[in-house]
Amino acid sequence: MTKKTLPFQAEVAQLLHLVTHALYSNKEIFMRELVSNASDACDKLRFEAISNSGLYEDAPNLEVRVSFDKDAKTLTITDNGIGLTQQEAIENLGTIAKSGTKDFVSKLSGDQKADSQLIGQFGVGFYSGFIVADRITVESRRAGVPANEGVRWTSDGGASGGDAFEVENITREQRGTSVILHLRDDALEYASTWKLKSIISKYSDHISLPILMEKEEWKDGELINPNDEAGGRQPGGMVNTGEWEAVNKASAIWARAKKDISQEQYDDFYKQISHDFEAPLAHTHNRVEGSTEYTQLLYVPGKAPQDLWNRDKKGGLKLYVKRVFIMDDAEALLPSYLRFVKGVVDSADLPLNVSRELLQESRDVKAIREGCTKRVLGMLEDLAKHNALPETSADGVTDVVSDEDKALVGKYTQFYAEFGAVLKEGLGEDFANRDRLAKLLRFASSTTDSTTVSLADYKARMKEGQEAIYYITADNAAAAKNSPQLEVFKKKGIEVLLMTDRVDEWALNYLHDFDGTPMQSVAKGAVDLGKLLDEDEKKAAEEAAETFKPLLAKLKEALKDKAEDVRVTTRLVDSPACLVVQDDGMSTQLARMLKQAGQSAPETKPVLEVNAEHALVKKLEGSVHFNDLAHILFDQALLAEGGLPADPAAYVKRVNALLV
Ligand SMILES: Nc1ncnc2c1ncn2[C@@H]1O[C@H](COP(=O)(O)OP(=O)(O)OP(=O)(O)O)[C@@H](O)[C@H]1O
Repeated sequence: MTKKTLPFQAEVAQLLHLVTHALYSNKEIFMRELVSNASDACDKLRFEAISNSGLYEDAPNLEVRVSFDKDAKTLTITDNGIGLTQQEAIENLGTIAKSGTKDFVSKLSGDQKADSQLIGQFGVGFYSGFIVADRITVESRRAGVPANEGVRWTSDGGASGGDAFEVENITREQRGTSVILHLRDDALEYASTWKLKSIISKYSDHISLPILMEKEEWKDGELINPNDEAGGRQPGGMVNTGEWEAVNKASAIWARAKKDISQEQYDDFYKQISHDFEAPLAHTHNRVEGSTEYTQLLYVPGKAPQDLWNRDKKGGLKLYVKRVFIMDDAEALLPSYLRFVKGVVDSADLPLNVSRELLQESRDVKAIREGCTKRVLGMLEDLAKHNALPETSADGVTDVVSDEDKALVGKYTQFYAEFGAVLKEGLGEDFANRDRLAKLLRFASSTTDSTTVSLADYKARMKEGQEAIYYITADNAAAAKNSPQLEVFKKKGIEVLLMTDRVDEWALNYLHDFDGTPMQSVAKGAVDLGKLLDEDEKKAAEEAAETFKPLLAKLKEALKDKAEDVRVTTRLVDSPACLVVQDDGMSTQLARMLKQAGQSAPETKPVLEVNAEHALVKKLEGSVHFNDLAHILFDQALLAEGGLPADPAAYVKRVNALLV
């Protein structure tokens, strides 16, 4: 068959541009990506061969070979894995299959610095070869197909302006794939055994296949003058012995003993599986024995990926069964609210041919899922515990803190800023761990701007006689902080938690109390400050309710289409009115969010509460503009909490009529 020239998918062309321009400072990752692809290809072969052992042909030992040719300026990575057909080469090496990466590339900002940081989250895979190569040739033959059905794929990565690659048919006896990098002049340092060995051991020690390189040994130069041993010799050099040796440890990191693994090795492994350039915040590594046996190595990343909010996003755990790779993104291994966790689970019990469907039903998987969840929560609790340095006690004693613990200071704050909102989903999703999760939550409050207040902190600061944990939900921190509903709480010096994550409303439906103290929205139900109000205030409120009865009845009549009820309140100090919902009602905030998201929300009418002390309310009685004022009062209360009057034009007209 003749050569075909085919265009790259548009996103690939963009990605290639980024790879060659933005990843320059991190050149050596190309090796990690290509060795990882080679290892994946071997894993795939091993997996397919479970049901078709003929695929091994006459080469059952899976391996990766790395070689270079200094004169030809090439570096070649060869595997004897599954290989590619011509069609697969066209599809897999000309497009971006992963939707996350594709979306990401189409959103590139053009700011190379920002883009290169982002790209770490996705991994550039095969295309990273173009960081060091100005041309890549891939030669491959799929396992099980005849030798004359091999393929050669070649491209200069769009350097010639074509954004295209060529494919042609070749004969290749050997099963698997060779990726031949034609090194750029400024990347010739990679044509060195020493350099390659050091990169391979940095990134690929855990790859369970042997990565082989040709053994070199020192050879003295030829004697030019046999009488002059010292000066009459040509310079010596390293020469290939023709023997291949493994240059990686070839043992899965998670299968090794903790004491044999350095922090750096743990971090490197994380970077490899997550494509993150930064080290993780924490990891946990355990062998679990008992009725279900497995090893877990789990990491909490330091930064949230762009698609964190996509609840369909697959989990970040790789599943292995007895060191054989089974699948990426095994979502059954952790609940969805922990989808940010990366790592590996290696089970000793699951069958090798386990499918995603089977995973959902397996009892072993259920046990693994519970075990992993507990471990992750434990890791987070540990970060939370060490987030701040211990305070000096009144008698001047401060606990001595180890360097290890010092390194953890501030990490939970970092974690929470990135993943706190996802963690809250757990309140509704994971009933068994709700109490542990509640302890991990952090909020801003009316007295603390940063999102650092735990429910336990809040409880410890509660006023004498305070019977509930008060909170307010709003679209943003400013709206929450300035809400009229907080007025009486401010006056009384009672702290109120400010909840501004979209998920808060929903999540709090599942958290009725913390440690025996009820959670109470300040915008729900009649405000009952109970013992916090003094007798005079209570009496004044009761009297006001009595004297205002006729006015309330008139207001109720005027606003009968808008308000469920109208009553006098003690919760306001400076504002004339506010809206609240009945105790069991859906908050106006949640109803608004649902509508914005195009979902149906029950049409519940709020209760209008008025401040009997306010001049505007006092003026209502006897005003000739009673009806207009009543509507303005209602619409302003709606505006104050971030809502919009149902008929904004009518509102403006009413206000203007009073202004002129
Ligand atoms: N050595 C190889 N042998 C067989 N197929 C390969 C090889 N290298 C790459 N491929 C194919 O090309 C595809 C694209 O590779 P690429 O590295 O760009 O992405 P990926 O491996 O799917 O994703 P990631 O690198 O993010 O894990 C792979 O999914 C695989 O199908």
